[in-house]
Amino acid sequence: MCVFDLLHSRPGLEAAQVAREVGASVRGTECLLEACVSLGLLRSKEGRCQRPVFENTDLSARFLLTDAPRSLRGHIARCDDTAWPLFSRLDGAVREGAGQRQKALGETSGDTLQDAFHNGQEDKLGFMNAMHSVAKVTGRAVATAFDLSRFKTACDLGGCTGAMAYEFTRAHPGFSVTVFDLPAVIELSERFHPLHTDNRVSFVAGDFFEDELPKADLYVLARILHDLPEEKVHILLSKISAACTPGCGLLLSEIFLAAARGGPARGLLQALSLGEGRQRSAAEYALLLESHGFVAARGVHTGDLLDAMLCLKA
Ligand SMILES: C[S@@+](CC[C@H](N)C(=O)[O-])C[C@H]1O[C@@H](n2cnc3c(N)ncnc32)[C@H](O)[C@@H]1O
Repeated sequence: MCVFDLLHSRPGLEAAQVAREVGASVRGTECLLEACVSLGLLRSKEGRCQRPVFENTDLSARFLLTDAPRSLRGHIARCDDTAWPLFSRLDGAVREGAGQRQKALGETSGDTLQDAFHNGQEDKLGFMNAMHSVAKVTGRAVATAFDLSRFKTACDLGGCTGAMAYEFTRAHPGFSVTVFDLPAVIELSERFHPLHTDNRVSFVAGDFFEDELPKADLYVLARILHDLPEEKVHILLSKISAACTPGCGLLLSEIFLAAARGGPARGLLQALSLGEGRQRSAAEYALLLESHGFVAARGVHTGDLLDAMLCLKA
């Protein structure tokens, strides 16, 4: 409804004015604005006629405006379309121990991406927008989690719109990144490139299960493994391991669960959607990587939405 955009351009509106501008009922708008105040997304104070007036807080200004550099609107819109219907079938997911995509969303493959890509351009862009917004928010924390000065070239496998790749080149001068993703994604990725593109970021279309991986000193795998069934995790890691010469790096970025699976909530809630993959702790990821010939795995909780782990090919 773009309430935050409206209050950004015209701070200090009353509920009735907001309702008029967004074409909604006064009663409903009042309830919405009050709920947003309770969540810390809006501030209210007494206006001229002793009626409350509303304005954005720093939190909503940073993450909820359409054009904010770190806007999470793409992610939120996707959650609205997919996570919300999935969680409305939580009892089914828990009873069956299986994902509910088909029942909740009418999807057939059980694969988030495949289904998004069968549903036409709007759904493809919705998926990419969601990936893009989170990568823009968290990319810098991932890119700066380690000293990467020993590497000159990176390949971001499943790098989608390139949002993370641009954060890597911004953070590391002299570093170039190839974004490798499926042809249908690479085809649309141009729409997401920053205004001033960086020729150190390039895009290659391919399938990381089928095609040869671009050569690089460092492979990046962000938000890929948690979504894959166990056998595909091993196929992909074997492939990356075979492409690496000794000393090459693999930088993994996921939510790392605490050792006793006591958090963080966003990782455990992601697990509760019971997709094909699974959520792991940093120790579990380190073991997985070691089983494919990677050593010296070091995990870092970045304090942002995604954590990071760097390891080297033995
Ligand atoms: C969950 S998204 C993560 C995007 C990005 N790494 C990030 O963290 O923002 C998964 C990405 O992997 C890509 N992908 C899935 N299967 C792939 C395959 N077989 N080959 C190449 N890319 C693939 C998808 O197109 C999508 O962009």
